[in-house]
Amino acid sequence: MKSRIVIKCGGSTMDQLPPEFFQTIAQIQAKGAELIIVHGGGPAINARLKQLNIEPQFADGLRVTCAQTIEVVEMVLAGTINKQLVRALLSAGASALGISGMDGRMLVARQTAQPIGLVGEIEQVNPEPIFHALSGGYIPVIAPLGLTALADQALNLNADTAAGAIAARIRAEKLLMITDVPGILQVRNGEKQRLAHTNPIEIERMISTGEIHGGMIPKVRAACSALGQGVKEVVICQGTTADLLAAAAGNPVGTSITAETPITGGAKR
Ligand SMILES: Nc1ncnc2c1ncn2[C@@H]1O[C@H](COP(=O)(O)OP(=O)(O)O)[C@@H](O)[C@H]1O
Ligand SMILES: CC(=O)N[C@@H](CCC(=O)OP(=O)(O)O)C(=O)O
Repeated sequence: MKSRIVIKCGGSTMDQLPPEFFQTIAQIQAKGAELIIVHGGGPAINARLKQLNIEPQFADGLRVTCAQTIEVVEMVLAGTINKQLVRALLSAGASALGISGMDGRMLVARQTAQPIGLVGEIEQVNPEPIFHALSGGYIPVIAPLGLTALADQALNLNADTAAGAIAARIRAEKLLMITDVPGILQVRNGEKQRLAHTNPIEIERMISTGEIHGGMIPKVRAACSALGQGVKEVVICQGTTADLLAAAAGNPVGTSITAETPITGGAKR
């Protein structure tokens, strides 16, 4: 069976991903892996909102999304960022097809109970649009937007959560989260060091002590949820060629999160 990998590209990395990143993705696709990209775009949404004199607002890491904001979110995620990634992939020689979670009713969501407007919690992932793209030889490039089941209202979704839910639903063996740090960092002997391997129990402890905070929280929560639903490994790393190739080959890179605790200090594979 082909290896199936979901790659989440964080909004924090969007302007920094070099052509080699996309060329490496094209190489991995050419070797026969099934790749699915889910992208964020938080910083680009903030910049566009500021141009419109709207101050971005967040509650627990989620964007407070009013009717005017969802229009900007849709425009930036499904438009600007999605097409920027598709163009970069095509230029690198990969076959890519840009869609949003609304297309084909892929991501069905309900409005979150928190009073933060048009933000969704995923209720159901319909994988058919993804499978159609994969069987046509395309990398689906997915913007994190959902639709409500009854009213077809567009909802803003956190991209980490969307990537985790998709990885679980399509039984991806691996979820790769590309971000702007080399992995989960922990202060040891006064220095920030990358954790080579961790697990959901240790992650909960690090959230409670504040060692994991901000944008890393939705990432690790999505990782733990995906592991609980059958994804074997989640890797948090940067988008260098070396990182990407190592992760695709199953070699240690960034922070590897698996459900079980390693017996020794190294990553268990
Ligand atoms: N323990 C930690 N290790 C690494 N990064 C952390 C940690 N806790 C919080 N962070 C923050 O999480 C950020 C990554 O999340 P975020 O900015 O949302 O990225 P993305 O746009 O890639 O999803 C890092 O830049 C860092 O500031
Ligand atoms: C509900 C919610 O907060 N949605 C996010 C969607 C983009 C995202 O998650 O982008 P990153 O990868 O940069 O974090 C937002 O509006 O910013």
